[in-house]
Amino acid sequence: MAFPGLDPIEVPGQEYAWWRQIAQQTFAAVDQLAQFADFEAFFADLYTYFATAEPWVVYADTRSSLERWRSLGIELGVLSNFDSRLYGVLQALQLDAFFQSVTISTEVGAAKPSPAIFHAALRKHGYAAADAWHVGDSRREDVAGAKAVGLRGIWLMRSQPAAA
Ligand SMILES: O=C(O)COP(=O)(O)O
Repeated sequence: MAFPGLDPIEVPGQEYAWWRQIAQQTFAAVDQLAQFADFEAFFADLYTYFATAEPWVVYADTRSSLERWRSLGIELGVLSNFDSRLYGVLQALQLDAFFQSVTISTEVGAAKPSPAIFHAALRKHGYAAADAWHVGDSRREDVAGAKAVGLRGIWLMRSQPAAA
């Protein structure tokens, strides 16, 4: 998700509207919109819920990997096509302290695989693309996007969902 050229002050509202449309279309596609007495209230609650730790599950190997990389002195950054709620989610999950930077597509105005978001993240660390790795679960957005700007792109292919 990205809104190129949008005044930053308007980003949170546009993020909300973008997800609201997705939710509405999804329920409409399976003929379930009518079940909501108040879809707007439902969606407001849903949006808020996903800004908390509760619906998210951290993979069992995530924290230990982050700790290991931190102990090796590796700088870490988050590069995401999610939205501004990510800051609060990382805090709520107590993951924020691992990362020196957080780069979100809606703030950059470009989403992965656009080169612009990779360059924005690299600038925060002061590294050349050749000196950085990008790990992600999407072959197109993460691996191909990273490689296109000269980063090493690593595909994290999970075969199992995270245990709740
Ligand atoms: O799926 C999303 O909404 C975002 O995914 P990402 O953080 O890997 O970019």
